[in-house]
Amino acid sequence: MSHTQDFHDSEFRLLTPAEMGRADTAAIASGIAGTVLMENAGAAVAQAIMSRWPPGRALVACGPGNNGGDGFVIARHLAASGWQVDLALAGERQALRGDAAWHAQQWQGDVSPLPETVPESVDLVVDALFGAGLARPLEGVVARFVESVNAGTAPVCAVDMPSGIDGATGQALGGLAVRADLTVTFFRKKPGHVLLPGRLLCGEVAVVDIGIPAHVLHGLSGASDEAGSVDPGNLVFENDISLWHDGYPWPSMEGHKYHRGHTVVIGGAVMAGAARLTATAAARIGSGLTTLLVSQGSLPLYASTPASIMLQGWQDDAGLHSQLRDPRKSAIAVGPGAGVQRWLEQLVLHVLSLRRVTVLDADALSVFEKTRSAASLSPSDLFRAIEGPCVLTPHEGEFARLFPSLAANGDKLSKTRQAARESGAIVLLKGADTVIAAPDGRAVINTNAPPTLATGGAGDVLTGMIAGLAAQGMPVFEAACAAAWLHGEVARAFGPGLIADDLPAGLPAVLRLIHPASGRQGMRR
Ligand SMILES: NC(=O)C1=CN([C@@H]2O[C@H](COP(=O)(O)OP(=O)(O)OC[C@H]3O[C@@H](n4cnc5c(N)ncnc54)[C@H](OP(=O)(O)O)[C@@H]3O)[C@@H](O)[C@H]2O)[C@@H](O)CC1
Ligand SMILES: [K+]
Repeated sequence: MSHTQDFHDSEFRLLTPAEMGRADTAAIASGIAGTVLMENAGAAVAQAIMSRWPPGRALVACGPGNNGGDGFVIARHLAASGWQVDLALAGERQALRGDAAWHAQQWQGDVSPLPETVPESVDLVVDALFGAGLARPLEGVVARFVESVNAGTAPVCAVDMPSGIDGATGQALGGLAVRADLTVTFFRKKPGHVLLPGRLLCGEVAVVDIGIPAHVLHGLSGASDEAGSVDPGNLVFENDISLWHDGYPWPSMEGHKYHRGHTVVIGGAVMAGAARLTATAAARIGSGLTTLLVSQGSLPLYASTPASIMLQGWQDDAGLHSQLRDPRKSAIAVGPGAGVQRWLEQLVLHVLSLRRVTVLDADALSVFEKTRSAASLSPSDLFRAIEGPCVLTPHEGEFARLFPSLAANGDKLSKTRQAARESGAIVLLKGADTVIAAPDGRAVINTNAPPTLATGGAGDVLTGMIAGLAAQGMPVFEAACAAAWLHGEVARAFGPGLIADDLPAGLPAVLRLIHPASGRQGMRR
């Protein structure tokens, strides 16, 4: 996703509800009637339902806006295909406006008020209560109805977004939202489909075409210049190979081990395993040379370091600095197993002053916590020192130490983007929905991490993968995205019983699958 490539119309682009509204307006301006978009949307949802469930009794719950309008279209199509349809409306029929009012007129069946509970005989609930226009928490009859839907056994198809989920953030406004089995959304996914808890409440997500032309994607986000091109910095994507495949540093025949980069991992004096995992991952992902630098006294701890990694000891700061001096050492990773101590603050500042690619993780982040001690440096000292390409890879706890004011409130996407802007670094906030954000606003959400990745040392491996890719010249943002995706994919391929040591070992099999010779440019699951 470099600035020179155009990813505006990527199928992995995510649109906020506001951007989707602009896409809708642009499509209508280009000559497609709003009633037609709504007809296409409802027909596509009905089709998705009919391809998954046999005809039965459907309860279509419609809200007061256009999400409800889609519900009227769905009801009409299901009824025409032999379903027994009960349509319930939250609100007054006369209060419907615009396209929703028009489609409500096309519905020949009864309209009843929204019940508080779902009747037992219902085979499927269609949730057309609220989509992009959800503005506040669910309450009253709607809240009781949603509780009954979630407590019941009938499968649920949500229209656009499970009602209660904010499409921009994936958060359940007020803590209550529909739990769906299938969510059918239009044109492109929204962040709420991939961020937690939204992703889990969506069930399967199907994206359907409703006739919005792809060219509208070029004018949706951020500030346009006179030529009409939009700053790609504002775009958000779901992580996929297609976003970074072209920049992936596959070894070439003209290559030389120095062209393949040199990653340096600085290890600590207690937890030797962490930095060993980082170094092994850097080597496995293709770093031509990998050096593990540790204090002379802790060398014995590192005795079982793989032979392909150069293990070197340093006597004192001057010795360490001189070992970092060679500019061919193209990426430096600090933090895993380093130990939260004063010397680490100074070491991080020194490493940053070299302006090589720097990946800071674990203790190299925690050591800058403001309240650690009166004498210690603070996050702002760290951010001031970041002038070259740098990636910070916090988990939620480390994020809170570095960005206390952001951690307390705000959704994961916005707070990661804000953290990248404040720090001047690429910030990769780990989790089942890892968000990677650049200071210019670009953001990618990773969705392939299985729960088995929550295991000791997995983060150390990720750090090594990012450093190892960036050492080979891959742009750092792409390197972070590629590493997060590969990390998830290796864990998925491995399955249950995963330990962190399996991750570097499992990389070759996944790399073979995505190698250009395999002909794969992207993966949709
Ligand atoms: N964009 C497109 O291209 C296309 C969009 N389409 C469809 O349109 C949907 C968006 O429609 P939308 O903008 O009318 O919003 P929607 O979700 O129906 O809700 C708005 C209404 O709900 C109300 N309300 C909100 N929260 C509430 C609460 N907690 N409790 C009670 N009320 C609440 C709110 O009231 P207000 O805040 O105004 O008082 C307003 O009346 C989108 O999701 C998709 O399904 C398709 O037809 C195809 C093309
Ligand atoms: K909905």
